[in-house]
Amino acid sequence: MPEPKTIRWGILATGGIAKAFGRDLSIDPSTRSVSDIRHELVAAASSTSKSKAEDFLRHCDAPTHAKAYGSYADLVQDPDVEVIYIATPHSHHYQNAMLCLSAGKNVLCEKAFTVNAKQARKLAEKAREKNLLLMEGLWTRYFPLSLSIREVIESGRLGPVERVLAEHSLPYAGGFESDNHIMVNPALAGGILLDGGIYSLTWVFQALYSPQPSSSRQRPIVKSAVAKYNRTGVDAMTTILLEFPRSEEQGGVAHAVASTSLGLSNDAVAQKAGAGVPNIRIQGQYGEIQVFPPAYRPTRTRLVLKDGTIDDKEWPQPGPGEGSGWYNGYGSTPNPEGQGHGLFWEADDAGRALLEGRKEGSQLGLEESVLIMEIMDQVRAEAGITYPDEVETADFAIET
Ligand SMILES: NC(=O)C1=CN([C@@H]2O[C@H](COP(=O)(O)OP(=O)(O)OC[C@H]3O[C@@H](n4cnc5c(N)ncnc54)[C@H](OP(=O)(O)O)[C@@H]3O)[C@@H](O)[C@H]2O)C=CC1
Ligand SMILES: O=C1OC[C@@H](O)[C@H](O)[C@H]1O
Repeated sequence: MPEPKTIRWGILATGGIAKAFGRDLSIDPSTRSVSDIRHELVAAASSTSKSKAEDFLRHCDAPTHAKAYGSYADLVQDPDVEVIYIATPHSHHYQNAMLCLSAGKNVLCEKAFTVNAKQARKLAEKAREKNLLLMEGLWTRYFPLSLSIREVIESGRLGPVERVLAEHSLPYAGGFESDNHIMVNPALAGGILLDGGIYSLTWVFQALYSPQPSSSRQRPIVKSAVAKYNRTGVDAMTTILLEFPRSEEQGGVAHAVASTSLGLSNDAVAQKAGAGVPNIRIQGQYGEIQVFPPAYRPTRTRLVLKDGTIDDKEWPQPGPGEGSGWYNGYGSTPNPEGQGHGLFWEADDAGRALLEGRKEGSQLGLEESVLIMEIMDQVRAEAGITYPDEVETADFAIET
């Protein structure tokens, strides 16, 4: 058995999801039957202070030789860092990813990949020019649960998929004390579409787009309805209708509804109700797959077929995890005791890409990330939602 390749990570930013990712890196890969790679957190940077980066490294159980930086620009110059995970707000992904790529670093960037498609295309060009890995960190795509669902779809057990209903919302019915909150601040590219709608679109795309051979994949027709958050004008509830032309062999079209809201989440109710209510339904003539909430980190699926099959599956994330709240943001569900967060699956895919010389994510390539950004651009344009120029720009601040 060859020695596992050690992937040397740098983490850019020290907020909620960065902490969850950093801790996941420290989980022994053998707990998820991974033996070809292992992860090491060798550096972290905070734009606030070096001491914040030091606290972060301690929180993540990083090795004592891991370096703490008080600026992102210093992190990207560290020769020991092989790949950087970007965990800043959406508004900053483009500039941060450009900084990393320009300095010759491979990049795994949190969702939503960028603020608009133009930025995503420019990042893809830069990564190609520099021959570097560039991957959107859409973690759910890399879960064994998602891989298994795509296998069921490709096996034809449902028949050609005709409809997908995908819902992901957050429980902010009470509103926000401050207009600067990351979820509603236009300067941080707030709004539910880029934060939560991306998951609804992910489920639609991984059911109707990615399973198609690349030669048959076609852009969907898109219509949308948006309700705004009055105080800042970002989107508070968004519903997207998509019509996908199916392959020539399958014929016809497939429909999808991708919905998302800042305040209408029924995830907790569905979870308490035991069998509960699925928030993702992938339907064909022979039956459907149901995925239970939360859509970003589901652990339960049900396959229901017209021949009488009912197949319930649990997909706990391998651990050990601390069970004490999986990150500090948004009042989300804690990961249960003994489970990891599940961000290690995308980290493994990035690591494997470095091992194989692959330059994109295996489950979400750049063409698809750009297309999804284009759809979100269209939805925002139809609703008249724009972010400040410095957030929408595709000029790289440091180059200019
Ligand atoms: N995959 C998932 O499940 C999740 C993904 N996310 C995504 O991760 C990203 C970050 O979200 P999250 O960790 O919750 O956010 P947080 O607010 O918790 O952390 C963001 C971090 O970014 C850095 N930062 C740099 N500039 C700014 C700025 N102007 N305002 C605020 N923060 C800044 C800060 O770190 P520092 O001071 O160290 O520089 C801050 O701690 C978003 O893109 C979000 O969509 C979020 C939650 C879950
Ligand atoms: O990516 C995310 O997943 C969980 C949500 O609660 C959070 O808002 C979002 O950023």
